Amino acid sequence: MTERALRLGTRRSKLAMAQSGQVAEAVRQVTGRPVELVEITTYGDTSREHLAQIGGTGVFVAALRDALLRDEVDFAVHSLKDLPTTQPDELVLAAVPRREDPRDVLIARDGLTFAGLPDGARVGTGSPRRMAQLNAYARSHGMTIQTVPIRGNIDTRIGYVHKGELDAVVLAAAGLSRIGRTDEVTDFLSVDTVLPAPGQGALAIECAAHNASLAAALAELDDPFTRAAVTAERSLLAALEAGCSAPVGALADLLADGQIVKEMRLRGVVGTTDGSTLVQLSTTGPVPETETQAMALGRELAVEMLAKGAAGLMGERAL
Ligand SMILES: NCc1[nH]cc(CCC(=O)O)c1CC(=O)O
Repeated sequence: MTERALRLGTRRSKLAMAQSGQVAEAVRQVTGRPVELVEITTYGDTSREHLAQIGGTGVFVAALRDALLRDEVDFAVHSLKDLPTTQPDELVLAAVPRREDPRDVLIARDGLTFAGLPDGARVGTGSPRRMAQLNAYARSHGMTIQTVPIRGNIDTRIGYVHKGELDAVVLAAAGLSRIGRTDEVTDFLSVDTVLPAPGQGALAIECAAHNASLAAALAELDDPFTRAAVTAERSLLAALEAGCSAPVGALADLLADGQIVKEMRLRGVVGTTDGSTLVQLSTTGPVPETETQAMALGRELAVEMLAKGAAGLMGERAL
């Protein structure tokens, strides 16, 4: 008996096609069913307005979710860091596969590292989180850099450096790796310098909540540690009442003693985009075994960060 192909809704960008293609292959293997890619054009792909003005990267997610809700596709793959922290009741995060390198990287002219950038270097990034942390590092190391807001897909961003319009751009390692362009990287930024976005480097596989058999099949691709980590990171973001374009970084990892995993550590940062103030804190707790426990870790850190004035650093919001 041949079952009908599973329809995977995807954006048409090179990154989306790469990550959907990789997940499609994994889904074929665990379900034994064919998977076909269904291209969805989103408002964010066609609009020339700045992403921040049209509501951040959530616009990319919204169109894929609409296609799921209308049953035009069976499942979708998102970059987890682009997902809003609120989950619609009709949809489930069926799987969060094992996360790739969560770090941000620098792509600079002449093979330059971040610490090696000359004074006045023009560094492209539209991310308030990256701006805040890069500017904070520069200030504390006696450097002066100029952050320049940019947008566009990964190739466009790298192009600013190749064409000599910018000295460097900052991107996520995971995206470059998925489209096979890691060779462009001139500096992998330590997470001690730039804490990544909550969920960075992880994918989210989403399907309709009523499709329980598909959700169960997709769940085979879930990595419990990645899920616990990104759940804690996103719970921190939600408890700070911040969105995906807020100057908030978060990263959860496991602390091990030799081979034995002891605890989960969650680090968080929030700052002003000029880097003059950063609130940076970390907490540790038992490795979460449930979603509730992972969320509690994130909320706990948020409470501490708010007590240190985090809310006042997040701009845009009414206080
Ligand atoms: N904001 C855009 C975006 N959303 C997801 C990725 C790729 C990295 C990931 O999946 O975390 C990127 C590009 C980037 O930040 O360089």
